[in-house]
Amino acid sequence: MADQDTLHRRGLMFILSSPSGAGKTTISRMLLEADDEIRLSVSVTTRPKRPGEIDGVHYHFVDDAAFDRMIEEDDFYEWAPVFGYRYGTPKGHIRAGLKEGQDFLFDIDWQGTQQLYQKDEQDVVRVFILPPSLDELHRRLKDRGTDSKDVIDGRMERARAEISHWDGYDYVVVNDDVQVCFEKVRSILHAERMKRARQTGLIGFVRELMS
Ligand SMILES: Nc1ncnc2c1ncn2[C@@H]1O[C@H](COP(=O)(O)OP(=O)(O)OP(=O)(O)O)[C@@H](O)[C@H]1O
Ligand SMILES: Nc1nc2c(ncn2[C@@H]2O[C@H](COP(=O)(O)O)[C@@H](O)[C@H]2O)c(=O)[nH]1
Repeated sequence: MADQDTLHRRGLMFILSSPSGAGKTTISRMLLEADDEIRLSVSVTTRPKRPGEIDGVHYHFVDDAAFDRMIEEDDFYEWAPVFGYRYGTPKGHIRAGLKEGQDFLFDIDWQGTQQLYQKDEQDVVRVFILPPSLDELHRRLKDRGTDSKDVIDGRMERARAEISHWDGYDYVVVNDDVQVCFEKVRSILHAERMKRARQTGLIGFVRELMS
């Protein structure tokens, strides 16, 4: 008889979005460390590398010409301009991976979220992270120490516009205490994995159970 813990299921596309600085990268890294079944979809970007970022791990850093080539060759699942640079999700092995039960984590903005949802509604889980306040958001961007004052001002100017997309998400979580926020996000992931439609091994299991 099949083991209930190992029933086959489809993978999911777990999206975390937020205004810049609210903490989605922090929560993503905690999730990747805690959970072996989810893999980061590494985006391609034309923005320069920040200190500590590694090419191929945090992003694939490319120039404008390489990004243009990828668009022409239809290599992106989605792409969008964000803060003056371009960011995109390479198609890679996502579709095949989902079929085999691999989950993917996306740290992308609302534009990319809409595109992925339009392409693959059934596999997408959309989570929006809110900061506890705009003052705290500003403090986090400053304390992160990775961006100039001009860049931080630009991101703060965009924050309200980003937040206005909160209602395009399935779940909204406030990131006040990082550990509490992480646990909430992790619970969402665990519950979504149990959705009947994702558990493709259920039909056979139940049939066997009742025979
Ligand atoms: N709950 C929290 N309390 C205090 N600081 C936090 C919390 N969550 C994240 N931070 C800090 O806030 C800063 C911004 O977090 P992070 O880089 O994860 O944001 P982000 O949403 O991914 O931003 P971006 O979109 O610019 O990449 C980091 O220095 C991080 O350590
Ligand atoms: N639509 C997409 N948005 C993306 C992608 N990768 C990252 N992002 C978003 O860009 C901003 C800025 O990120 P940063 O690392 O420069 O601070 C943030 O909102 C990310 O979520 C992508 O592939 N597609």
